[in-house]
Amino acid sequence: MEERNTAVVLAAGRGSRMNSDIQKQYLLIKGRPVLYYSLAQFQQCLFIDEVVLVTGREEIDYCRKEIVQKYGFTKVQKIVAGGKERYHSVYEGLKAAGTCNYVYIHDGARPFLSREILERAHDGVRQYGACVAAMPVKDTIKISDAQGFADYTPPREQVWAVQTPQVFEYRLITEAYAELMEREEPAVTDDAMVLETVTGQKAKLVWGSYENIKITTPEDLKIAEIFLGET
Ligand SMILES: Nc1ccn([C@@H]2O[C@H](COP(=O)(O)OP(=O)(O)OP(=O)(O)O)[C@@H](O)[C@H]2O)c(=O)n1
Ligand SMILES: C[C@](O)(CO)[C@H](O)COP(=O)(O)O
Repeated sequence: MEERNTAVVLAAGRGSRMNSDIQKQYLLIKGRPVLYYSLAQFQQCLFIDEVVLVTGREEIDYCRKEIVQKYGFTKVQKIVAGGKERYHSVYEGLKAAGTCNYVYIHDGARPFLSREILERAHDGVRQYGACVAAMPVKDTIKISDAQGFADYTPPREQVWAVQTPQVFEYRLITEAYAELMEREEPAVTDDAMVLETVTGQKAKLVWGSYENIKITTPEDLKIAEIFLGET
């Protein structure tokens, strides 16, 4: 049977840290919405068959007309409503995706996804069943105590900043999410953590890119303009 790869692109967040009237995934950089850039990468990627876009219920029509139809993203076959927290939105996306071999969960707020990252993630998931894009941290990281004092310093060579895409065998991650949803207010901040928490399985870290930033606060938009100015 032919391998099937589906992307779940998350765009249902409110963007509270951006302090903008317009949700950050719809803000324009170089004339196009933040969300456009990662959808364009998935559209161009030869091994991605389908994209599920997860957005706010009120933005579904806008996304269909002003993003999917306007830019010809024919691989976006489903647009579904997300939930309160990121993990709720992921679960909605996974259910809508339906059975496939591998699922690429990606933050729509990360416009600098590249072909190279997708290829490394594709190789990674085929080899290990679960992998996440990540980069070694450049700063020394401190873990604080409850009073805000530096408590200890993890060895830097073991500390990575995790990005998306986070890529998994579809059944593995969907079953882990289904179990997670049974729990009360799970404190998970990424998809690999869902797997770690529920099954104990580790995701392989594959090389992302230092440009693959998440647009989170206003200065990230300025950085994004600079990156796009270079291309
Ligand atoms: N309930 C949510 C929360 C987040 N996301 C998506 O998950 C990605 C990463 O989340 P984050 O950067 O935290 O986005 P927001 O939740 O929008 O931002 P903030 O935390 O500042 O409110 C974004 O693409 C966001 O749209 C989502 O689909 N559903
Ligand atoms: C998934 C993620 O982008 C990996 O860095 C990150 O954990 C999302 O966190 P957020 O608080 O939802 O932005």
